[in-house]
Amino acid sequence: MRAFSLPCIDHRPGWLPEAVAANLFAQLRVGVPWETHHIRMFGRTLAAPRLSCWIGDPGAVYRYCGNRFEPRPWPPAVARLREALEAELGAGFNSVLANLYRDGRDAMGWHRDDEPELGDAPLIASLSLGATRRFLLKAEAGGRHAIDLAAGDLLLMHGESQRRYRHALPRTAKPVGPRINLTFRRILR
Ligand SMILES: O=C(O)CCC(=O)C(=O)O
Ligand SMILES: [Fe+2]
Repeated sequence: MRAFSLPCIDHRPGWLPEAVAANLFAQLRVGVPWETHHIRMFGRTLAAPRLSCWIGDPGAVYRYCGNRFEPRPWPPAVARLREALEAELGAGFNSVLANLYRDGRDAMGWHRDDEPELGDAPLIASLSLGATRRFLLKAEAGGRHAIDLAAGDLLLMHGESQRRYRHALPRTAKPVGPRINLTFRRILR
C-alpha cells in the first residue's frame, strides 16, 4: 500500500524492515506479560476481545473505562523502539499500550484516544507487527477511511486527530494470524 495521509493522520508503510518486524513480533509474542483487560460499559464488566499490556515509566498510570493500570517495565526491544521513535519524531513517549489480536475475532471497537492524561493534542505512534489488519477511521465531518496496517507500518495520529476521528480495528471473518500493535503515548502528570 502507498503512503497516504489525512489531516492529522500519517501512515508510514514499512517503517521497520520486514525481518526486523518479524523478529520483534516473535520476541514480544512470548516476552510481554499479556493479560485480559476488562471494560466497564453500561454497568457491566466485559472482557476485552484481545490481550493487552500497559508498559511505561514508573508513574505513567493509565486510566480508562473505569480501570487504573500501573505500568509494566519496558521490555528491552520496546525501549529501543521508543528511542528510535523519539529520535525520528522529536517527541517524548513514556508509555505504550500493547495489544495482541490473536485472530480475526479479536478487535477494538470505535473509540478516541482522548483520555485527559494524554492532553489536548496527543501524538500517538502506532506500530503494527504480525498479520495485516484493517484500521478504520470515521471522520466527525463525515466520511470513512480504511488503512491496511501491515507488519512494520507506523501510523501517527497527531494534532486534532482524536477530535476529528473515531478509530477502530474491526473483527474479520477472513482467516488471519496474530497481530501485535504498540501505541506509544505520553501521559502527562
Ligand atoms: O490495533 C490498532 O491498530 C489500534 C489500537 C488502538 O486504537 C489503541 O490501542 O488505542
Ligand atoms: Fe486507539
